[in-house]
Amino acid sequence: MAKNLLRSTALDILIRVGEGGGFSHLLIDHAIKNKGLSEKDQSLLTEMVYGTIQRKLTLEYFLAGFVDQKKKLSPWVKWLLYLSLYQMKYLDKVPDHAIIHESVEISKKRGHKGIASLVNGVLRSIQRKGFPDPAKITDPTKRISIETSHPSWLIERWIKMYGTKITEEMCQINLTHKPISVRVQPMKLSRQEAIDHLVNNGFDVEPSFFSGQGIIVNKGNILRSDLFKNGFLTIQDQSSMLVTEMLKVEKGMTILDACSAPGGKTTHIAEKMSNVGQIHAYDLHDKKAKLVTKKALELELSIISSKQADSRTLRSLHQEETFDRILLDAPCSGLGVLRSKPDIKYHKSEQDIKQLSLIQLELLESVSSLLKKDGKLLYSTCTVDKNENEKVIEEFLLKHPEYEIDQEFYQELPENLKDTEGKTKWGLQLFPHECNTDGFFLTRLKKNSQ
Ligand SMILES: C[S@@+](CC[C@H](N)C(=O)[O-])C[C@H]1O[C@@H](n2cnc3c(N)ncnc32)[C@H](O)[C@@H]1O
Repeated sequence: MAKNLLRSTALDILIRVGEGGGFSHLLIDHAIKNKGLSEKDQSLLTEMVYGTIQRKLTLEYFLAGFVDQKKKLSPWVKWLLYLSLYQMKYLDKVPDHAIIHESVEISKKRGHKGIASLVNGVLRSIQRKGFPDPAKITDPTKRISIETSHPSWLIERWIKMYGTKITEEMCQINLTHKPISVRVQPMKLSRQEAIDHLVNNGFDVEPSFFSGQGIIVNKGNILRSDLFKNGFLTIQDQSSMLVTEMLKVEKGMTILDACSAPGGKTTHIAEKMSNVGQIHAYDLHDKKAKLVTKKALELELSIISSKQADSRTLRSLHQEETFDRILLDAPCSGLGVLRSKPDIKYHKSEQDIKQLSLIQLELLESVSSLLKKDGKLLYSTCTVDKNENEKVIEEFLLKHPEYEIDQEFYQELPENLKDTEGKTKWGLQLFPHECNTDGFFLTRLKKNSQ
């Protein structure tokens, strides 16, 4: 695809994400499927869109000194300038003069000569005078916010909860690419067989210490490997794999997966049970519950029954003390997955976190009576926030003396995670920078027999 068409496509996606609340990963997937892009163009489009969204606050800061603040720029002009500045500052694939030329051409087509001349003037003057340096900002919250493009309310909140060092490290890693990891289908081949096969086919891979089924892909497009195409591998972050590992399921058990879609962990549970036993999977949305069924069929895992339900009402569907294990992988603010879903950081608010923590507690309350005595309940979220994690558990335990933190959880963690900074008496907060994974919280509760 011609480069200016590719930039126009990137701009369309950015405008929809920025102004209409669309999701970048879905819009990129849609463009890739519909425009028949080459592999090179796919990666450039993804880089331009993700990079511009990831760095939006920094780009706004760069621009602020070069446009008259009283002038209101149309959203598309603003996004075009962000996109152009992102390429000039962070990508070295195209020289600045070519970026400026293409941006001017795009503005002529979308607007008129006046806008083209404004775009030209702003970009040339930044090129001449250089980019402002956010490292010079003296207020630490504002500096981290602008340097790493995270909203200042979030920086303040994280500094209060985890301190400046962790906050800064987390924000920095959120600007980088996360290595892809995959889970091997153990009923089809062993992890070593998969590694050997991939290495023989030119991939650079290594075993994950989070799960005996996990492989980290350092180099190579895994989507093109025959193992992936034939359903031997499932793409999944290592921290998600750890959640299922820590549920400690066994063959023949009866399991509840209360928030299951799209089914990454449900299918992992079924694999760990060698497809022997019963898994009742639920999701609030019917469409999503069907995704779990589809995934189970693809992986030939017959013990999964997936249905739509609000898991806050499961007591009307199941008798008390039915399940050996319960997984509550709760809906959350998603602040641990900002690398793959950068839009989240601009859309979420403290009010959302408050509401989500109430739902999380309601979900825990509702499923708690369904666990057998001596059973185990694993609570997890893909977020980094004490109110959705430690505080939810603390509050739940205050009201439920029949439950306690399962101390064996800590002993059973992989060696490398036993002394991490996020370990507390309420569970384990995995920060994304610690092991280059998603940020996740997980803890295991056990129900006492009396
Ligand atoms: C973090 S995602 C689960 C991811 C899933 N466990 C996996 O590994 O693929 C949370 C899910 O909870 C679902 N959900 C939200 N509220 C719910 C409720 N009240 N009852 C059941 N599911 C709910 C959402 O639709 C979403 O699919």
